[in-house]
Amino acid sequence: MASSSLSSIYSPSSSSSFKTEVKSIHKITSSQLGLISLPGKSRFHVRAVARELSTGGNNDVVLKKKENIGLEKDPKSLWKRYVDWLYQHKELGLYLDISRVGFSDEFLEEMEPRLQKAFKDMVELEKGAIANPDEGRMVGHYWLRSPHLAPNSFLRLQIENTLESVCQFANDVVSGKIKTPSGSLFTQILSVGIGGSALGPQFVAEALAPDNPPLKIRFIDNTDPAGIDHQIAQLGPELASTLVIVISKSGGTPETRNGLLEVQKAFREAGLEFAKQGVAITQENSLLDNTARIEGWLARFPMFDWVGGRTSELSAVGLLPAALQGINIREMLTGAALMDEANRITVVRDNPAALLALCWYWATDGVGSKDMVVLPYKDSLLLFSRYLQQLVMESLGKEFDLDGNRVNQGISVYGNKGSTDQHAYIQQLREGVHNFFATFIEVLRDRPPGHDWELEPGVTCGDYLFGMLQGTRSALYANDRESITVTVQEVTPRSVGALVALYERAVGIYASLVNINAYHQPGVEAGKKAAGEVLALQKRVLAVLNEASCKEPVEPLTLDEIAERCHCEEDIEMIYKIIAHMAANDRALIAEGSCGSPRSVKVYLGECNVDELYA
Ligand SMILES: O=P(O)(O)OC[C@H]1O[C@H](O)[C@H](O)[C@@H](O)[C@@H]1O
Repeated sequence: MASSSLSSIYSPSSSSSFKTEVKSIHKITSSQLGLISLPGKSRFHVRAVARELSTGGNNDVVLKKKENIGLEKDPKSLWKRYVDWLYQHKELGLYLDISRVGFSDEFLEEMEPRLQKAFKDMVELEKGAIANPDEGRMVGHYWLRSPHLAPNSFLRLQIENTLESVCQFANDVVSGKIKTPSGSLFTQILSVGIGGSALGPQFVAEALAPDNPPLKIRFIDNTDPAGIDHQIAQLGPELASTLVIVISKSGGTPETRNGLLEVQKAFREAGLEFAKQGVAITQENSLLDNTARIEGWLARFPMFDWVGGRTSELSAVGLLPAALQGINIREMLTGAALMDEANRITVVRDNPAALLALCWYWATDGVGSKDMVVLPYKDSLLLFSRYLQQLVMESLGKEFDLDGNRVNQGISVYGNKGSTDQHAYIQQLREGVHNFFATFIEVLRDRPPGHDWELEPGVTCGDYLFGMLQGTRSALYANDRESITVTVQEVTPRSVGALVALYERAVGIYASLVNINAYHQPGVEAGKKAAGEVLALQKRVLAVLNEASCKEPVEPLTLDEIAERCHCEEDIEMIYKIIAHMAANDRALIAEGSCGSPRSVKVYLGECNVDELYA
């Protein structure tokens, strides 16, 4: 089967040596493979053939696509394609237009059984199968908006009770039943969390918070001291009326822990009692949960084992901050539940998530060969692409498939908003390297009713935005750049909930199509582990410097001497970087030389700690 599709592209004589050539390359890595060109073969062909060899022919559909390249340009046929494929969800007021993606009927036919398999996988997942085999976990974010689907009544009650307590707590804070220690209303939220414990709440705050929310929200989502100082400085005296929500599923993420420690220090310095203003959202019995319980924080809400960080927006993680900003969270849940229902339909053209996944597969050749550029034409949806970046890339960016083959899957996501980006990088999208497909997010309602006016005869400000979107879509297509358009009537809690659910499911379906586990993130651990090793090395460097700096007279050390005394000569570059970082922060003195010429550097500490020598 594999060779028949190949032979239609390559002559039989050249095909076998080409295959061998590609196969030997593929042994290096797939990502390197994408960068290598073979004489007379495009990069796509190299990748596709290699993929076919490594997937036993599963990529035939992709190869066939390339046989009849070229997008439909005839206006009448294009209009027919538009009408034939336009998906509409009436109740949600949501449309999906995939007419500007050039998939063929043959492709659809070949994908059908794979999509049916993906639907079955989703059914199993919703029933509570271990959908994350590596971590032995169920994946249940769909139950959050339809608790009756939870596989047992214990989980159902957990979801319902948590939702109830989130609503209750938010009402009590907003109404003033729960007050600050000084008896005033809470006016600010400081959310401390990172990754899935920040991106959803940030997206939703930007999209839906009213102009004058009952509580305004700020975020600490990094371990950047200057960033943290900035947030705290911006709060100023309002720190006294700030509700600090610390969000971490694991309860042990270093950046979040550091943010918490920094905020607690600010509270101490302001003479405030943190526990009375602190709220934790985390898994039961995590480090954060235990800290919050022992210190008697104002409230704790659970994160469930079976909800991943990047799909946690509709758990307490996203719902509590949203409710405190006056956003109707039940409407968000309704939007997501309606979208989930639509995505359970097993007729592909009636299932919006399947249509998206199908288009992603087509556009990226099922191997991530093109990037997803997300362009919402609405300022309030600015953070959607950032939110999707984690959802898509952390879910799909995997080295191995479920059978253990090295596949290096993924789809890169980026984008900010239109028409702003038109004045930044659309030039390259239209005319430059063809390595992307676009997703336009269109919002039909420009302004609340009664506020519009014509800034020139017959034309409003919103008409310009509309024109920019349509113009860009057409201009890209005219140059063979494919695009998807998702249209919503308005940015409301319901449509935002629906968008979240749409993309969550599209990612799940796509993961099934390419046979990967979308629900773990083993690659993230490598960076975390390496960061831990750097900090451990820094402690050794400090101990060595301390000993030399306690001598009389002080003994400045070269980098080689430090490395030797740390017994890690192979880490000298990292030691140099540690010294340069400490010197820039006034924690080490350079006696001779400068950081610009590492070999000349001699270092000692400004203060020696004799106690530490004997510790
Ligand atoms: O919520 P937390 O446990 O603090 O995790 C925050 C983030 O950390 C990690 O690095 C994971 O890759 C993300 O998926 C997660 O959202």
